[in-house]
Amino acid sequence: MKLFDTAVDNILPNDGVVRYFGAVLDKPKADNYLKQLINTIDWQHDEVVVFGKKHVTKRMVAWYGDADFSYTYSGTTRQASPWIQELLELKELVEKLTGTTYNSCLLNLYHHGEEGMGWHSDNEDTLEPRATIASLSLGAERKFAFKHRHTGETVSIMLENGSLLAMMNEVQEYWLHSLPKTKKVHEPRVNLTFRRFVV
Ligand SMILES: O=C(O)CCC(=O)C(=O)O
Ligand SMILES: [Fe+2]
Repeated sequence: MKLFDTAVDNILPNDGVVRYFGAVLDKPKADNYLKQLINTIDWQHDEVVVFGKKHVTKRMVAWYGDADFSYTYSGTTRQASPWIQELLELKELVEKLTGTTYNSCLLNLYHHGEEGMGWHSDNEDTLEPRATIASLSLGAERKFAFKHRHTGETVSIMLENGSLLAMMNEVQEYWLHSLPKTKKVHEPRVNLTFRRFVV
């Protein structure tokens, strides 16, 4: 398994591009956004279906976007909330760095290391195919992993506080990704994924 911890143009060997920018916010700024977002976002528990059974996650989520998108996954329909100032600032920064514009953002709050996200890809029909997904991380440093659908090859990266990662081109078709759980992390992490919805 390859493990990266510095800025790299593409951490994947083939079948898509994942660019790690490293920290794009300094620690005081990242810590401040983390605190603001934990307090002001309208966090909800997520629902996921595993082997046909509905589960409520401990991890919390929120959706923000340009218009009142409704978005269905795992049998639940959610409505996007209108942008707030902090999210608009972060969206502008991420748009500048990735050279793409985004019309929505999914936020995840992991209270500690024992909350994570299982293997999946972000390839719902409601997303523009092959559009860049930009992932900004605030708070606790966590490992993020990719696994190739056909070869099983894995690649991991540590996502530091204030860091940006962009998933581009055909990544979602060939690779799954996950945020593995760990007993070693006791601090919260907020992740923002800026996305392009089909409108
Ligand atoms: O928390 C993360 O870094 C990943 C989140 C993710 O994969 C998703 O929201 O689809
Ligand atoms: Fe994802």
